[in-house]
Amino acid sequence: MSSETAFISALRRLATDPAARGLADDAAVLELGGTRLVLTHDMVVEGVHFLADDPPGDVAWKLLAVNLSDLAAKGARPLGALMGYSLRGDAGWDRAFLAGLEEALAAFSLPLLGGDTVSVPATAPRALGLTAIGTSAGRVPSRSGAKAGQTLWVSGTIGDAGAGLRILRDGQPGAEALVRRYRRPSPRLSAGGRLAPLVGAMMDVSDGLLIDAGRMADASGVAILIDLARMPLSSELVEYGGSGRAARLVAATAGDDYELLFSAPFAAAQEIFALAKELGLSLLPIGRVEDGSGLSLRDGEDLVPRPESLGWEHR
Ligand SMILES: Nc1ncnc2c1ncn2[C@@H]1O[C@H](COP(=O)(O)OP(=O)(O)O)[C@@H](O)[C@H]1O
Ligand SMILES: Cc1ncc(C[n+]2csc(CCOP(=O)(O)OP(=O)(O)O)c2C)c(N)n1
Ligand SMILES: [Mg+2]
Ligand SMILES: [Mg+2]
Ligand SMILES: [Mg+2]
Repeated sequence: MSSETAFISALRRLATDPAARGLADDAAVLELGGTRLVLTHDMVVEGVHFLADDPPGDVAWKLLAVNLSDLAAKGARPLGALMGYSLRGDAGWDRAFLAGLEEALAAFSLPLLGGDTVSVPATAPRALGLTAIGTSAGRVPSRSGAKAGQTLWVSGTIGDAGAGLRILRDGQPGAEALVRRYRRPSPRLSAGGRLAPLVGAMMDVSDGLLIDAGRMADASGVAILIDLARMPLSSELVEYGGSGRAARLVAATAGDDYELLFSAPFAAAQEIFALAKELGLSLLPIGRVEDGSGLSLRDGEDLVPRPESLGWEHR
């Protein structure tokens, strides 16, 4: 058993409580006497999620942001967090991390409630974990609520963080804005909270637009069609890598976007556009939900074969 998908499938047998949502959602949802707790846990690991020479404060930001992104996708309001930290005998790194953590906790108004601290060998990569706890007063959208006839939407722009990582890896010049999107993702908390009552399905895009849309299709028992030509790209990304089909496929499979992907009935479109305007965040239709199964792609009028890899999977 060497893949994330296979391991999570094997875990499903152990996670039969309805709060676990079949381990097929971004977060668990625990009903507690008329209110709902929304719970999620993500780790970030050196060399896997961040680069060894990324600033420690940015690693703290990322640890919080990737978890808050899962709460955002469920329309939940963050209540607090528990952190798992590994010491590696580098007091300077720890100090810088703490300063960044303080800044990030303040930026997200997130109380730190507890956690655990352990030492790891100096040769081990740093591995940090965070459990984010949120609450929702209303319905908590799942990945499984997409219905044939609905429109597929995405927030923000796609592919920026992936380009930021390539810029850092290659040591090539490129827009600082792309690097920033890799190091300091923005969880879409306000948008998620406002969209929750309007959507069919909602999730965040962490592994790649295409692989995550495929997961929405599978969870919902529908087919999803994405039009690459409608995928929103930032001007910085277009300047860096162009906007042709190859560049769009790279962006759609890179991951690290932490944008919201959601389906909604046609009747909600005006309200969603108005919300985008109010929040100053682009929310754009990129495809549709149909009867059937799986993900299919087009680029304007052309049908596009699915790329071999749709996104990131841990192995
Ligand atoms: N080690 C684990 N133990 C229990 N549940 C897990 C584990 N790893 C992943 N899951 C669950 O599997 C589902 C999918 O996880 P994941 O793909 O990481 O979601 P996300 O991308 O939203 O973080 C979630 O319900 C998550 O809680
Ligand atoms: C150094 C480095 N290499 C590769 C990547 C690309 N990458 C690693 S994990 C990942 C997917 C998101 O991480 P994951 O642990 O799967 O978060 P989740 O899907 O659980 O939210 C991506 C795109 C990266 N972010 N940093
Ligand atoms: Mg998620
Ligand atoms: Mg996860
Ligand atoms: Mg993932």
